[in-house]
Amino acid sequence: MKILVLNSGSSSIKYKLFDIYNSSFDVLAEGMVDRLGQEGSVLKYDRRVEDNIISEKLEREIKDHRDGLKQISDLLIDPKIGVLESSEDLNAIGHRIVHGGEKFSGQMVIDQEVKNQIKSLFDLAPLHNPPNYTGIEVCEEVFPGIPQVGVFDTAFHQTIPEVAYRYAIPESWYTDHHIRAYGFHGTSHRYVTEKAREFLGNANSKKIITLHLGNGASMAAIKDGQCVDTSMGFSPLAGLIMGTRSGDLDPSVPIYMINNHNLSAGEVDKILNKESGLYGIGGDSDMRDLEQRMKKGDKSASLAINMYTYRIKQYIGNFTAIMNGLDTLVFTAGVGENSDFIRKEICRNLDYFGIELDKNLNSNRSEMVRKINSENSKINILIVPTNEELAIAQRTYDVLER
Ligand SMILES: Nc1ncnc2c1ncn2[C@@H]1O[C@H](COP(=O)(O)OP(=O)(O)O)[C@@H](O)[C@H]1O
Ligand SMILES: CC(=O)OP(=O)(O)O
Ligand SMILES: [Mg+2]
Repeated sequence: MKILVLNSGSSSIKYKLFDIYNSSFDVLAEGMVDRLGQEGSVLKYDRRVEDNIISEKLEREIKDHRDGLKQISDLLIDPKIGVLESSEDLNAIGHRIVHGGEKFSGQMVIDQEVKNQIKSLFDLAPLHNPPNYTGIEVCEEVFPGIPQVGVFDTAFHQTIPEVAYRYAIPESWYTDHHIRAYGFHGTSHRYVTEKAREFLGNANSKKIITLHLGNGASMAAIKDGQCVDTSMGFSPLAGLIMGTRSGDLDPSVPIYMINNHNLSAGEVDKILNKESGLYGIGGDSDMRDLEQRMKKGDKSASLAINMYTYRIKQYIGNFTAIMNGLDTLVFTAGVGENSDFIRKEICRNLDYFGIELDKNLNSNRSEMVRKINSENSKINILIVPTNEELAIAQRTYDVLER
């Protein structure tokens, strides 16, 4: 059985094509579009030919998510370098869907009702639901008749208790308008939790904090394998400071800017989602660029990074308190997996909590699940590479088998 997975993030499109045989998920092709919509956008395409991986980096102008998704789909069925014989040589497509509201979480076959719901939530996840929807439309054109499954980012957060997911606003806002915290990146938080618990054993991983630090970033508190709280809320704008998103903010700030500084609600929305966060403070949204500038003494890059790690420390304290303890910290996603510098800044001066990194282990590079805490550390500190695409393929397979 062949399943194509599409993961449209805010700054990238990632894709993987799996061949499933005897419950093993083999990758036939994978890649991503990086720096989407910017100059120098690149489409990466790795394909398996017998036992070899052939990598291509196709430098082309990729205007937007639609363009990127179309180019990926066309590449997969290309007569020369494609890995599919035709558009019928595919059993299903699994999509990462960020927001399903109160109506949909978990995973399900995408029908008109699911599509309508995704569309009705464009305003709540403006960087994600529109490209998720576009992905479905492009696949309907390129792979007509192939079943499509949506795997919602909110699923893993369904175990969060009411005391944590409700906001202190009039009850009717919740009952009539479904205003509550949903949480996102759930597929990733779940995947790295399972890997961490396999690695450490369940007895040593009863109280975990997962840190998904990518362009979008969120943390989750996980007790006995179940999510009990998370930093994102009603939308993926809440919580940590992100590439271009503000994260937590006094709720009067947008109202004040609208009432006093001649901005429309739409402009404020755009600024908080696309022009704030690391970019708003430091002028760059990409952590690699900011780190380079900070190391050269750049003040605004330093401030952006210091605010970013300060906010993460606040949430470590918050989640340790609500779980009444902590035994494991898990780093994942682009920044969490790759930046020893940011991990070091986050763990600095947390010895009160028993958090202590090992300098050498922290700077070793590897694709494996690994421990990076010192021998004296009371807390396990792990790097667990996330694999949202594999988790989505597994969920898609489950839906089809049912
Ligand atoms: N070696 C690295 N050092 C620091 N940051 C990195 C490194 N590699 C990737 N990143 C950062 O990871 C982020 C992208 O993470 P990713 O999880 O792919 O994001 P998303 O899925 O939200 O598009 C970018 O900010 C990028 O700068
Ligand atoms: C929900 C979210 O922020 O996703 P991403 O990190 O892919 O932008
Ligand atoms: Mg992502």
